[in-house]
Amino acid sequence: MKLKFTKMHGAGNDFVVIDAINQAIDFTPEQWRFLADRRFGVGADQMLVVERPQQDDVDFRYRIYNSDGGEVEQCGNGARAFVRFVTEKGLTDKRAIRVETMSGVICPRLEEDGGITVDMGAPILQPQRVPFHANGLDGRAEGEDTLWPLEINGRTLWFSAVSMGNPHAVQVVDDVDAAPVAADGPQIEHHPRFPKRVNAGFMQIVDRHAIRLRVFERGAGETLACGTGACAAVVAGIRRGLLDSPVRVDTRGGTLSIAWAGGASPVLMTGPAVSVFDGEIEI
Ligand SMILES: N[C@@H](CCC[C@H](N)C(=O)O)C(=O)O
Repeated sequence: MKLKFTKMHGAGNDFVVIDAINQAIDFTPEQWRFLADRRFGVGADQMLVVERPQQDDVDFRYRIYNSDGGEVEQCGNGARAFVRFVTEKGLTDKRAIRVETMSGVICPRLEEDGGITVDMGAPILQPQRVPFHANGLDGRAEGEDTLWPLEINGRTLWFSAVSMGNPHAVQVVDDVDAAPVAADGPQIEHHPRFPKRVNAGFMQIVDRHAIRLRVFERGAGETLACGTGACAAVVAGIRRGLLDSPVRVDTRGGTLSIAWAGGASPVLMTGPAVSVFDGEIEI
């Protein structure tokens, strides 16, 4: 078939976005990997699929595939791209949209100034729900705070386990430019304590309202930005007493703003979403 798509990015985290309302798709993991391939396909960190909702009280269903072909629960930068896409393609004229994802309903909003804010829902902090095998670590139980040790490449790293619908392991580093993201990222991603693998965040604290962040993403490798990674890092920093909301998050591809009032309040993420080009590919 000839697939119509739009190439987009949010702070350099890039996507192939597909309207599956007006074209029927049913791809294998191999086909997703082909689309993501930067040499033989279109090239993207994730593929985003816009579908009709399955529930009554929502406007769309939004599905996410990593470049390794696996479907995942959530994508923050993708949520903003999703809003830009459904607006630009005339699929809705609402400014506040309710969207069904694999990990629940999220509520993005197109602001008057053209920016996009996403209510990403409340973070999940119980290790078992991240999901993370915490049993036996220091004798701490579910719900206890907050730092966990992990043996990586012969060193003990201390990290926060946070789920934004998808799993994150966040550590604080002195200098994000010097952090061993390429060496440690795959080891953290595949550590046996994470039964569904994990996104590995490396956060440098700049001041109480600013961090620098790199994320080695599950199923995609290091990306220029990770929206849920930014949410998870800010939640971890606030929980550890290092940050106060709102927090500016500088990534290698751009800047996000993250606000969180703590506890069960939702995490609010604001940032860019850009359409690059429309295309068609035989698949
Ligand atoms: N880039 C995304 C996250 C995409 C999914 C992630 N790699 C996972 O497997 O959970 C974002 O902006 O949040």
